[in-house]
This record gives sequence, C-alpha cells and structure tokens, in this order.
Amino acid sequence: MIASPRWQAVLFGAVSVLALGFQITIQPDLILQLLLLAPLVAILGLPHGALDLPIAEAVWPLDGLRGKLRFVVIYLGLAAGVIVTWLLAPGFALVAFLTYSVLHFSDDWSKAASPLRWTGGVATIGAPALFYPEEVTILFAYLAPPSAAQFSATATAIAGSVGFCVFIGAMLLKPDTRGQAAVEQAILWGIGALLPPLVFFGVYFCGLHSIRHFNATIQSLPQTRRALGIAAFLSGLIILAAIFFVQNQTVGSSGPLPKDIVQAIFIGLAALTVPHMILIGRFNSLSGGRGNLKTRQSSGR
Ligand SMILES: CC1=C(/C=C/C(C)=C/C=C/C(C)=C/C=O)C(C)(C)CCC1
Ligand SMILES: [Fe+2]
Repeated sequence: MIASPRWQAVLFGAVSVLALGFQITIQPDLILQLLLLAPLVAILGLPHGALDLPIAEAVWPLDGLRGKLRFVVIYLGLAAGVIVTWLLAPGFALVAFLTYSVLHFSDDWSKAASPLRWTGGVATIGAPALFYPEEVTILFAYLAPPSAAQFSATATAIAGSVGFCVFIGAMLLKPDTRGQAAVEQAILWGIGALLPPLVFFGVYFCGLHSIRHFNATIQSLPQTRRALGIAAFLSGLIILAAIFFVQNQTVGSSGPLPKDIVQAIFIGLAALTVPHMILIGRFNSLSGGRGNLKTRQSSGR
C-alpha cells in the first residue's frame, strides 16, 4: 500500500516521465495504445472496484450469503441498466458519463483547497479534449453518433480551457492552493499536452486515481485484511473470466477493431462506475465526508 499522499504524487510523476519516454521512443499507434490500456485498466482498475463488496458490508448489514447475493444482483443490475441506456441513447449516455466522471475524479482532490478540487476533475477529461480535439472526437465517435461525439468533444474542450484558466488564476492569486494538489494538476496538464489521449488516461487512471482511491478506501474500512482478501479474490476471478472469454473468441483475421476495444473499456467503466459512485456516496456520507468506518464498527485487524 502506498500510504502517504506525497508518495502517490511522486509515483504519479515517475509514471508520467516513463510514459513520456515510452511515447517519444515507441510512438505507439492507436491499436497498440488500446492493447496496452485494456489489461492495465483491468489489472490496476479492478481492485478499486473490487473493494465495493467490503464497503457495502461496512455500510449495510449484508447478512449471510443471501444478503451478499442481493447486493451483487442490485450492483450488476445497475451496471446492466447503464449498458442498456448506452444502447438506446448513446449520445445522452456519453454526455452523462463525461459529467459523472468529472465528479468522480474530482474526489481525488477532495481535501485540496478550493477551487483545486474541481480543476482537478475537469483536467482529467478536459486536458486531452483541449490539446487533442481531433483524436478525442474520433474516440468519442466510437461511443456515440458523430453529432453527439462532436458536441461532447467541443463541450469538454471548453470545460478544459475554463478549468485551465481557473487553475492558473488560483496559482497566481491564492497562495494557499500552491500545494501538492497543484503539483499533481500541473503534471496532469503537462501530460495532457504531451501524450495522446489514451496514454494520458492510462497514466492518470493507473498511476494516480486507482492507487489513491484504493488506498483511501482500504484505510477507512474495518477489517482491512479481510477486505484485501475479498478484493484480491474478486479481481482474480474477473481476470480469469476475461482471459477465458478472450481465448474463446473466434477473432477474425484482422484482429479486434479499435472501436470494439474502446467500447469494451469505456462502456465497461461507465457501467461499473454508476453503482460504485452510489455506494461511495453512501459510504462517505455515513463516515462523515472522506471519513473512516473503522471507528464506526469493531476495529479492524
Ligand atoms: C473516452 C475517452 C476519454 C474519457 C474517459 C472517461 C470519461 C473515463 C472515465 C472512467 C471512470 C469514471 C473510471 C472510474 O474509476 C478521454 C480520457 C477524454 C480520452 C478520450 C477517450
Ligand atoms: Fe474510480
């Protein structure tokens, strides 16, 4: 576990530098970016969602196997609802996904001085849209009709430019904002300008978000060791299922298409983030902000 937020910032800086080196030397094309992003998101992103069962156990009395099964069915039902919404109204789904992702990612700076919480969330999506508008429009067009993709890319780029101005304004006018969050967001804007959108996303999601989220959650849960065990077990199970699924695919001679991989990664993330956010919202309100449930229940091992 990387306990100290300062070490998380150092790690994020190091991963960013490595990714810049990778970008300069390899210059990966879209398909290579996607083939690297998919397993990275699966392996590093999964554990932060796999803690949801231990979180639910701390928030609600999930008595016995029945209680746990009921939770899993509701959780997966909500995720399936997102996928159905995406199939029926992809334009609306993309706009909603981008909006709640900004809210979700803002939580990485929940303790930062205002307005850095919001500029951080906006940077995670707005930076690539601002610096790589054409690439982002193409990627959005894999997820929604062209008009909705164009609208979302433009709106996100505008949000990005406003966020960037607010960030610079805060740096110049509010000395109390010049802390660790500012360093992280400066790195975020830097890699947003220098790395292609998917490499940028991979670096932020795996190098900062997942680690920070996982660490904050595990620290505030009772029975830490048990929670880690459940998260490891669930992640292993899902990764095995994914490997089994991929091996049994009859892949055409041309291999997987970028569109299929983009849809699998991002509609998958969109679907799982909805029940995850509802649960985290309940968890935070019960434990008093970014609180701690260790004190609410019997102390952890
Ligand atoms: C599709 C796409 C983007 C948006 C990704 C989003 C919005 C991801 C959200 C993930 C979540 C909410 C994970 C939760 O832990 C970017 C980065 C602009 C780059 C261009 C392609
Ligand atoms: Fe997350």
